[in-house]
Amino acid sequence: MQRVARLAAHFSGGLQEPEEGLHAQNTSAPGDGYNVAVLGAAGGIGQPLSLLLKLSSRVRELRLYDVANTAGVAGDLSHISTAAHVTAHTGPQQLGDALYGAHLVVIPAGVPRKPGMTRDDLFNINAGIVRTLVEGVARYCPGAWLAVISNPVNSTVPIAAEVLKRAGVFNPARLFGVTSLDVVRAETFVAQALGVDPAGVHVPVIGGHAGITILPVLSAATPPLALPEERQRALMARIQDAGTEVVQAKAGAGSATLSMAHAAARFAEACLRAMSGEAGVVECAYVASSLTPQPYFASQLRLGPAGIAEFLPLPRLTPLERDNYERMQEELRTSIQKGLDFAARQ
Ligand SMILES: NC(=O)c1ccc[n+]([C@@H]2O[C@H](COP(=O)([O-])OP(=O)(O)OC[C@H]3O[C@@H](n4cnc5c(N)ncnc54)[C@H](O)[C@@H]3O)[C@@H](O)[C@H]2O)c1
Ligand SMILES: O=C(O)C[C@H](O)C(=O)O
Repeated sequence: MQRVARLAAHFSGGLQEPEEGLHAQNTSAPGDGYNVAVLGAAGGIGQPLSLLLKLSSRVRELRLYDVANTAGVAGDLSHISTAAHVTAHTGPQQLGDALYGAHLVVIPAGVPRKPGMTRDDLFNINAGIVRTLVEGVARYCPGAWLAVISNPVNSTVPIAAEVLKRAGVFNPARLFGVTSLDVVRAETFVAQALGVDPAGVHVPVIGGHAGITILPVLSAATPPLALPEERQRALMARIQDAGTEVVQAKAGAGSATLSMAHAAARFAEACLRAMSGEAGVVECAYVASSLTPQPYFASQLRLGPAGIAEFLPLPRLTPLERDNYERMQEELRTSIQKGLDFAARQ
């Protein structure tokens, strides 16, 4: 609580530039692990994600934040015999404690889809949740890497960027929309088509994280995949609709949680590996980008100690992929603009 007391005046001071000391507090790279905060930690994704992070040797402190039920999740996880120290933070008064000194913040807070809904149908609730939480990030850990899971990712990431810009702490190299689940699904389904172990399969997925904005570049898969065009179309559609497949199977009980927790933990681990100086860390994520006409775009990124170190060039697209790329543009543009308009109204 001391940390919050120290920061209370700052927190109540509105959208001010963070104090110099706060700005500097989370830029060091410790040798004994990193502080990771999960916002929405008691939810369907938050719980298994927190479990996987508790198992990571790279995590020093695991801060679990939610609006309810955080103590139980933290108490449960804290009995696991790994080094990561777990703390619970419940409600806005304790957000500062969860975030202060965090190196990586992962946000799965927000409502999930029910059958018949699009991800964009979640905008009205989740946009405000993400905005408020990112305001906390701007205040308490402005140098942290930030990974946004909450849907609609195509809009929530631009919202997060605008909040950080307004606070004067936006670092485009450290803001990510998590699209790893699309990559995980593509690897799984391509491995099934090839009849091989998914562990050796790599598929870049570019664009965004909704419907046709999810573009798995099957022509760049390794090992190479030679399928007739009709089967390629079907595989692309399966990957693009995989979230809906889970929503329908759960029949009102939510959307993907376990596979998402795995995908987010994989992405978080990649961030921590890059932070610690490991070379050759490449992941796909939805980020501020100048690779295409859209200001936000998911593509392959090489991560380094300071965040995005390099945008890998977009893979060469086949006519089928190029057609999907052209068709996604309007939806992506609209979703991004919706996020920007929301942020501008605040
Ligand atoms: N990016 C992706 O690939 C991907 C994949 C799956 C789900 N999602 C999205 O992740 C989000 C969460 O899904 P879920 O299944 O975990 O939902 P859930 O309802 O099970 O959990 C959400 C959690 O967020 C918490 N929460 C709500 N408002 C909050 C706030 N203001 N501050 C902190 N916590 C808050 C809730 O208390 C709950 O514990 C949804 O928006 C879903 O669409 C994204
Ligand atoms: O489909 C959803 O609503 C959740 C998530 O975006 C997913 O791809 O599983």
